[in-house]
Amino acid sequence: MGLREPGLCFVDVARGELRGATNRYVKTLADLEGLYEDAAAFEALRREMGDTVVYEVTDYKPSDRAGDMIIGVTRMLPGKVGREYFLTRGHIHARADRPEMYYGESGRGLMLLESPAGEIRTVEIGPRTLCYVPPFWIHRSVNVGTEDLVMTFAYPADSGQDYDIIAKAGGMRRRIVDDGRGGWTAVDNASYRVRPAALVDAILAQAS
Ligand SMILES: O=P(O)(O)OC[C@H]1O[C@H](O)[C@H](O)[C@@H](O)[C@@H]1O
Ligand SMILES: [Fe+2]
Repeated sequence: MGLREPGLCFVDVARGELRGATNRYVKTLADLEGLYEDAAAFEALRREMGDTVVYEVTDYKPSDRAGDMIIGVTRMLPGKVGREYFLTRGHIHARADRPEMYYGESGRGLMLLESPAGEIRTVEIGPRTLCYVPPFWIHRSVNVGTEDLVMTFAYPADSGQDYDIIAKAGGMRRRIVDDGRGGWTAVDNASYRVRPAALVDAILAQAS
């Protein structure tokens, strides 16, 4: 492979986007059907703002080759479906041994992480917080604030995203909800099904 040219992008924190990005990906509220616990609250909100872009990713992707890197910005609207804070769909990397980093630019959020065996971690992200998502952890961002959550991220270019792992388990093991005092708390997801041990082992055995 020949040498690449250096890249230069600008993180527009106020607009929550990467200027100079090569890709843009948006999700409307309607795209997130089935992710929230309160289906009736989701339906009501969908009638009101189903077409609203609730999160947007702009990124700079020089290639998708091993050893290369994708850098970008995520912007998430604040809000709740019932008591549950707005979230991203969430995924594990298709090459599960790939890590990621998130850097808080503005707003108040958290990274919700789940190991294949169902252990949960939450990492609060505010301005200047750098969050390391280790290999093999399912991850989803949650906006627990009242303003847009803007984060810069970077991850290996050949990581890929696997969304099925969450769908097949009935969601992530915990949900991030309003604690009634303006903060958040994590509660059990009643629909969650623990992964079979053989599947957990197969995921953790991945290395490439
Ligand atoms: O892919 P989702 O779970 O919808 O999350 C949206 C985005 O979140 C982060 O910013 C990741 O770095 C992106 O690669 C991802 O696409
Ligand atoms: Fe990721």
